[in-house]
Amino acid sequence: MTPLAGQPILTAGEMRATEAAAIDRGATVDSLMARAGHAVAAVVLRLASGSPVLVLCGPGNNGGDGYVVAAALAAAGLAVRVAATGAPMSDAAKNARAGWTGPVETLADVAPAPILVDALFGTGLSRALDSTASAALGRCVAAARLSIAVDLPSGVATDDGVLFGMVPAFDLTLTLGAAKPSHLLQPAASRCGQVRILDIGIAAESSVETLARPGLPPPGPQAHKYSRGMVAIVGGAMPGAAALAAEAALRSGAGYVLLLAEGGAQAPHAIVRRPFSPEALNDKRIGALVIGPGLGRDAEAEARLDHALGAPCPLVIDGDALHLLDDRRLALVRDRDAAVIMTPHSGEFDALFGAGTGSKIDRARAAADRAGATIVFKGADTVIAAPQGPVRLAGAGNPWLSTAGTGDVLAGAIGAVLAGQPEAPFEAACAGVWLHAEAARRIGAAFIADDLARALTAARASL
Ligand SMILES: NC(=O)C1=CN([C@@H]2O[C@H](COP(=O)(O)OP(=O)(O)OC[C@H]3O[C@@H](n4cnc5c(N)ncnc54)[C@H](OP(=O)(O)O)[C@@H]3O)[C@@H](O)[C@H]2O)[C@@H](O)CC1
Ligand SMILES: Nc1ncnc2c1ncn2[C@@H]1O[C@H](COP(=O)(O)OP(=O)(O)O)[C@@H](O)[C@H]1O
Ligand SMILES: [K+]
Repeated sequence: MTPLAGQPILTAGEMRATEAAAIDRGATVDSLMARAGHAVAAVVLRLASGSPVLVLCGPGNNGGDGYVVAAALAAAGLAVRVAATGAPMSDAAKNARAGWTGPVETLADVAPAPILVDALFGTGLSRALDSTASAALGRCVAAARLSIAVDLPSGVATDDGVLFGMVPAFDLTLTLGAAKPSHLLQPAASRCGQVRILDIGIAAESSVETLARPGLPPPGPQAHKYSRGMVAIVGGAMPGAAALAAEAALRSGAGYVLLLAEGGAQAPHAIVRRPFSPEALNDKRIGALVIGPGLGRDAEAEARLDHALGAPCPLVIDGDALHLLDDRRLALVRDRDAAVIMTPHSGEFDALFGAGTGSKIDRARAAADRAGATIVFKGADTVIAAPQGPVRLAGAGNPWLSTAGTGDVLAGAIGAVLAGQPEAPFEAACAGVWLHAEAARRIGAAFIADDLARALTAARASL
């Protein structure tokens, strides 16, 4: 069983192609199904602690996996019952069905069991479950002590996080061969519970991966404040937001943070404060410039953004600055020599790039290509995309992050990492997102953005 971090993510189509490649190398659908079913059964056997199991089987190969699981658990001595939507349709599923010698109950009035295994539908689901299957699944999951989905919870689309209908929340999802987008994209991810990947002997590869713990080394013995990275934060109408970003940058490992803002909230004394001036942006020691948190949207904000776009250093564009990015400024972003990272939430993303089509992954990729910038598409799920490049998905984070100012903290954290490695903006964005999520995980519940900025010290120190 492999946890999600740092693993490839494959769509349903990519899984089919990977399965076909394995078959070209001598595997069969039956052998893959046997391996998948036995891997699932081994986990269920361990977790069931002898309790009776109910396996729900659908018409396709996900159902086929279910029959293999049921037969393997019965052979191991567990009390197992099977209920199915009907007869299996594929050859492999028919063969697997033949290996189950017990009765097959109908779904409509099936009695629940303490352990529920959902093998109704997986990557082949194309529409909502019918009302009988949906009701039976909901009832059995609600009554179970432990509910386990095989590959995906039945009722979620594989590629875009969409729910086709009502889908109950499972305790555990055992995904076969590789993670799928819906294990990380909302709302589907919220139905998966814990997700673990089971090896079924296929070689899964993708440029889309789950976010991994970054490799950010501590400062070397020769480090000084400028070598660790100098971050300048351009403030504006709401000084508190820029101060949050500044504190976050300092606590994420920046050696020097310069807050270019007038008056307002007090930040830690380690932050150097100066009123904004265009000349300040020409300081060659600045490793990254952050603009947007608390910038405002007035004429002065526009002028500061234009100065920032013209500055020679890497840039993080967030909040208000994203709202000010018209076509002319987007062209400036594209033409810059130094890197740009943009951190829109969904409202900012839609306003900038339009509603678009496809999954959050597709949309983030298209935006990165269009802007020629790394895009951090934030929300309850976060997608990080590089232009013509890789994509990383952050798993479900701490929902207490849904409070004002936490995005300002993220911009500062990303700025700190970017200042230390200006040649690797995509990796810097990923590391900033990881630090932010780790800080939130560490503080737990009912925090405010100021607490989150402070918690970045412990998150950074943990690396
Ligand atoms: N890839 C791999 O490497 C391996 C994959 N394996 C397993 O195979 C799974 C994928 O199997 P799959 O392609 O047969 O699809 P699956 O999800 O079982 O269901 C599709 C069936 O249901 C039907 N159908 C669709 N929607 C429906 C609805 N709402 N209500 C009713 N029917 C509906 C649809 O037919 P349709 O009606 O759309 O023509 C089709 O008959 C995968 O998740 C994994 O568990 C492993 O065994 C081995 C290695
Ligand atoms: N439900 C949630 N679960 C996990 N993370 C969340 C959730 N809601 C928001 N976040 C995270 O919190 C931050 C909010 O940023 P943003 O919307 O820009 O807030 P603000 O503009 O107030 O600073 C983002 O990093 C986002 O990914
Ligand atoms: K399933």
